[in-house]
Amino acid sequence: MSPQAQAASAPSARLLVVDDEPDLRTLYELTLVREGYDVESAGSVEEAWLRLQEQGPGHYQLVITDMRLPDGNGLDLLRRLDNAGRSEKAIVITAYGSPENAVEALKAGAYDYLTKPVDLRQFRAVVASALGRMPVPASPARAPAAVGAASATGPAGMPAALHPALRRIVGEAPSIQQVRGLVERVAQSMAPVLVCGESGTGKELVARAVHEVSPRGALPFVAVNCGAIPENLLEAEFFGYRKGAFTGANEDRDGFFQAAQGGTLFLDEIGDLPLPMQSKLLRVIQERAVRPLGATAETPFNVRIVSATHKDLAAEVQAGRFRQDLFYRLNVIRITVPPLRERLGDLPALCGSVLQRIARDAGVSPVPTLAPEALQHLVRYGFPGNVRELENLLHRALALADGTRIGQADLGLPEAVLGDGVEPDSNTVPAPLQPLAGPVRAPAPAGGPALPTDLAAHLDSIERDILERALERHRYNRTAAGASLGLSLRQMRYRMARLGVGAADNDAD
Ligand SMILES: Nc1ncnc2c1ncn2[C@@H]1O[C@H](COP(=O)(O)OP(=O)(O)OP(=O)(O)O)[C@@H](O)[C@H]1O
Repeated sequence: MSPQAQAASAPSARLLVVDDEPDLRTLYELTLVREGYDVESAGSVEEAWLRLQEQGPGHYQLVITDMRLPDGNGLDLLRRLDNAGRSEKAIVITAYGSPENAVEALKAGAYDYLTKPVDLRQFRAVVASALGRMPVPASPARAPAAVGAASATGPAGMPAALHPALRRIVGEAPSIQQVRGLVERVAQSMAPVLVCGESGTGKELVARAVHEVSPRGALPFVAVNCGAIPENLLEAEFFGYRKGAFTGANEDRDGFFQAAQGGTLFLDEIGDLPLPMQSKLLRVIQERAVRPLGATAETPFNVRIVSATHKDLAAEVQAGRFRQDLFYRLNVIRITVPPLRERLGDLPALCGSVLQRIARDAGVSPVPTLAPEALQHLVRYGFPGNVRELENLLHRALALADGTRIGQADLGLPEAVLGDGVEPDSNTVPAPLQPLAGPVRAPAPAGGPALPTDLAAHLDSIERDILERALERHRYNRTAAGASLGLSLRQMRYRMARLGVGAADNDAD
């Protein structure tokens, strides 16, 4: 249904247009009145503020303001609304070629921005989206003031009632508290979020938290790994297609945008998107409508974009591999997830939470524990693969452990890959441990065969090979194969499940 048709069936919304150019004001008013909205207008910050005060909260559902006004700018109006605790949404119209202003507007709590000269189709779509005239979650609240990386100092401690999605981001390092604080603050706005950080640091966990904490939480969260889709399929996957659009298109299919309708689209590894697709994505995001391959009409969507990358996108822009305008669109609010080696103080809590999850998934009880010397050992490791590597390591250690206590030897971390320890720093040293001498460092280059770049994956592949050979030798009898390796059936089952090793179910369990 077009926003116009929807507007006709929904109660009329009241809008305030703020612009000092009479011609533009008339153009906006006419466009909006034709869509079925009640429109009032003002020519300055003071005049607009006067009207907003006179009419009181709730009278206008949306304020559309030009950035540059004779007595101030659109952001002044946004700040006044915010300071007064008013819930009107705002759309800011900025001059062409001033992405910084647009970013500022979104950080100040604007629902969205439009660039001059305003494309009226886009104008109508953004207004409809702000007013919930397309499938939308329960009315998103206004973002609090000063949302944004620049002002993101994070709360001093965890709020008393922490959302479950935030509780899943384990850790008390100041940098992690800051991440949680930022997630909580940006969740309420529509502004795009870019999550940056090394591989395995928890970027997707953070993206999911942004979604779950937001008013869209009950609607779809669609995660897309941009680097994993073949280039020739990107358009069909993102925008969908109609039956007959190309050979093999036997039925209509929705793309990611349609699938995420009303919710959040998580674009993981956005830096891997080829340039031609970047242009198409930018256009679709700006117009808030997609045209599936083979379709004649565009479908409006209401989707929040959260993207993630392990790359330095600004450097990618400099190198000409990433479009600057798309970068500005996506990088409105940046959340940086620190590498694990910079928050080793969180290791005990992370290990505890990971072990609990592993035990729950595998139906193991009681929850395995980590011996203090094993923890001390972990502190000396650099974790190039971050929290994901820690998970893999604990998975394997549990499989190797005799019983549910994980000792140092079960970790399978040879001295060669360990540093001497960590610097005595309260952020990096786990509380129960004594600081060790010297900084964490990469292993010294040694002679002999090349060291694996991902130790956990390397050891997993060795273990998988051993299990498969033992199973083959014992005609896929898990009890016998396990016994030949000194493992109980339970341990054998656990390892096979973890490594995805299959076996015919022919042994007497
Ligand atoms: N702070 C944390 N608390 C608990 N679990 C975490 C934390 N950070 C990461 N994890 C876990 O580590 C694993 C990797 O996290 P995630 O997939 O979010 O990382 P990523 O940065 O998106 O990785 P990649 O860059 O490879 O896509 C997940 O299982 C996640 O639940």
